[in-house]
Amino acid sequence: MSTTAIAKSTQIAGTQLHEVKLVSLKEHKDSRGSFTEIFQDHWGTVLKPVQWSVVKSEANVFRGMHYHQRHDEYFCLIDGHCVLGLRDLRAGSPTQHQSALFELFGDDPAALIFPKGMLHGWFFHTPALHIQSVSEAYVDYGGDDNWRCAWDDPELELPWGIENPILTDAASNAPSLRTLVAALERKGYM
Ligand SMILES: Cc1cn([C@H]2C[C@H](O)[C@@H](COP(=O)(O)OP(=O)(O)O[C@H]3O[C@H](C)C(=O)[C@H](O)[C@H]3O)O2)c(=O)[nH]c1=O
Repeated sequence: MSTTAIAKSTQIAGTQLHEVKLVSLKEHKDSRGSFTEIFQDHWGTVLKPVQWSVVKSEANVFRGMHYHQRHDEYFCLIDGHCVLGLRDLRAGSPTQHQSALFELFGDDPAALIFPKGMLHGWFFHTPALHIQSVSEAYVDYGGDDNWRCAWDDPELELPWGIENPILTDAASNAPSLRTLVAALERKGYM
């Protein structure tokens, strides 16, 4: 009997970044459907959630690259197929200036939890639904702690394997990684 192997949500490039955790989730299926726990405080991750959001994306959409000095984040793909890139900018981190790329599938649910000071962005190969959480509310960080850089800057060292994604104007006009780092250094963040 042929069985279609489920694609695995996993890290596909880069290094194991300090304090970043990919938690594989257990989907409990029965004749009615399934039940999946998506977050537990006892996992011991950096996240103390303050806000949860549901995000729908069309195929070929790229969201990011974003950077926050003050809050940690959570990402869990519920439906679809995406790649998620991180780059550690944190002063003093053992993995500063290192990157990691993850490939996530809704059929193999997993939660990616990463600390403040981590550049992040995600690309959706298919129409997708994901859950996102942050440790500071958007109303508090959106105005002064929502930094950006260009998603395709080669100095990010993220082998996205994509071309011409759908971007917002802000994402299309985001500065280079070097320009962002210089701005963060001027703020004393790095
Ligand atoms: C983030 C956020 C957005 N919005 C509104 C603001 C816009 O009208 C719309 C889309 O927001 P935005 O273009 O910022 O969404 P993303 O490009 O996915 O970016 C967001 O998610 C990435 C990962 C980030 O790290 C950003 O900080 C965060 O802005 O939703 C809200 O009402 N509440 C929110 O918490």
